[in-house]
Amino acid sequence: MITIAPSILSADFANLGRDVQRVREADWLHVDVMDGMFVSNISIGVPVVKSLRKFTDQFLDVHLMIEKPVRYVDAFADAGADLLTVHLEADMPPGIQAALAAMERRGVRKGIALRPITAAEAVLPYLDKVDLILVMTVEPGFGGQAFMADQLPKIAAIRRYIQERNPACRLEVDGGVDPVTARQVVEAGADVLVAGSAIYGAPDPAQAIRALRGE
Ligand SMILES: O=C(CO)[C@@H](O)[C@H](O)COP(=O)(O)O
Repeated sequence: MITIAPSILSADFANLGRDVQRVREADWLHVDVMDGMFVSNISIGVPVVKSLRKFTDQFLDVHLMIEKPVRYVDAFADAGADLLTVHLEADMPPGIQAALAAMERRGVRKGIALRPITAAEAVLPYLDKVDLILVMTVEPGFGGQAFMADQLPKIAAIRRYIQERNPACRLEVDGGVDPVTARQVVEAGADVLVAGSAIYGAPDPAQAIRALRGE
């Protein structure tokens, strides 16, 4: 079962409600939070997640591209996030463990993300504790970048680890996902696909979601 998570980073923020409605047939909504430090872009934060929670029943998949994310777990849990994903590069291991423990306490699903430079093995200390692993197939920070095919072996390696150690864990891929690259990442083992430009740049976002599912 492939889950599609439209990235609202590619939506029109002046018409966010309308753009969320346009992707209502997607299972999840992917929310990119950027602090201008962990990545060079600044996007949206807690108040937007809170407004989205009132507006939609879609699963809110919140990708934290922020330094020391443990500081914000409670705020995003209060805002209504269903899943919080933190980058392994965003803090030292005790800080990442603390963020995961805070999510556990708050009953929020737990994700870890890897920049393209980070090796597959980096997930191993966390694999039994998380609900999702996110492999970035672009440098985090901006939508509309080209898919990095050199990440495919990493996706396949992480899929093998998941099968061996935590088969319920989801494997999400984000960056440059379109109907062609979607097939490649699903073949490598991904089961959650994030897409911004391929959905919001399409004349019919609902049709674009179906195309990503391979329908
Ligand atoms: O997290 C990010 C970028 O940092 C992504 O979620 C992008 O927003 C995906 O956009 P496309 O590559 O699909 O245009």
